[in-house]
Amino acid sequence: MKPAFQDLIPHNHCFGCGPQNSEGLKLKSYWRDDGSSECVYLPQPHQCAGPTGFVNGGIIATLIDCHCICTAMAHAYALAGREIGQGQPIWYVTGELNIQYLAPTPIDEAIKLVAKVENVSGKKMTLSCELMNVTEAPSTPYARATIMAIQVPSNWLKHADIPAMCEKS
Ligand SMILES: CCCCCCCC/C=C\CCCCCCCC(=O)SCCNC(=O)CCNC(=O)[C@H](O)C(C)(C)COP(=O)(O)OP(=O)(O)OC[C@H]1O[C@@H](n2cnc3c(N)ncnc32)[C@H](O)[C@@H]1OP(=O)(O)O
Repeated sequence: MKPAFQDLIPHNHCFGCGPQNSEGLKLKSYWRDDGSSECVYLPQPHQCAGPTGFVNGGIIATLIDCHCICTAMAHAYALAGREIGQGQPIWYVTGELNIQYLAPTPIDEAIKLVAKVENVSGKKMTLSCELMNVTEAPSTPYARATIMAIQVPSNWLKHADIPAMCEKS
């Protein structure tokens, strides 16, 4: 299996997807044969909503956000004809995140996110994403989202770091 996008994207302390964030969710995303991308995640009991059996909506938003933004970066590297992380870094941020929460997401089983790049126009990339049962059983997804990813310059990070408080030895 090829490495996850997140294991190739450099300098990533993101709470949702950064391998360098010891307190983070460390989600991992991969291409699928049909050109979409997927991420399987096992929610943790403390990530619950009010009732203990369901996943908190903010956690769901973070999973969708990170899976889609990493997919945007992976897609942009592919468009540039480069392996992820090779050469001048390609960075995207979230400009817009629109989520429909369609059904409570169970906390005690693995879940799957599937994202697709819908459109690329200049610096803007639109993606769609569904959050569903890991078996992809033909049922209503738990959530559906659209994201606008916006490319920022590769020197953006120079202004974006403080000492890495989230890195624990
Ligand atoms: C904050 C840290 C992020 C670091 C990422 C880089 C390092 C990567 C490292 C490791 C991988 C990590 C992976 C992270 C994954 C998680 C992602 C997140 O959580 S990101 C955090 C949340 N998002 C923000 O904090 C953005 C805050 N917003 C901004 O900084 C600006 O508003 C920005 C850059 C989004 C746009 O700035 P402008 O408006 O000056 O840029 P203009 O060049 O004018 O716009 C480009 C196009 O985008 C449209 N646009 C701008 N903002 C939009 C928006 N909010 N919605 C829709 N379109 C928008 C504009 O209309 C323009 O469109 P036209 O080219 O004219 O067609």
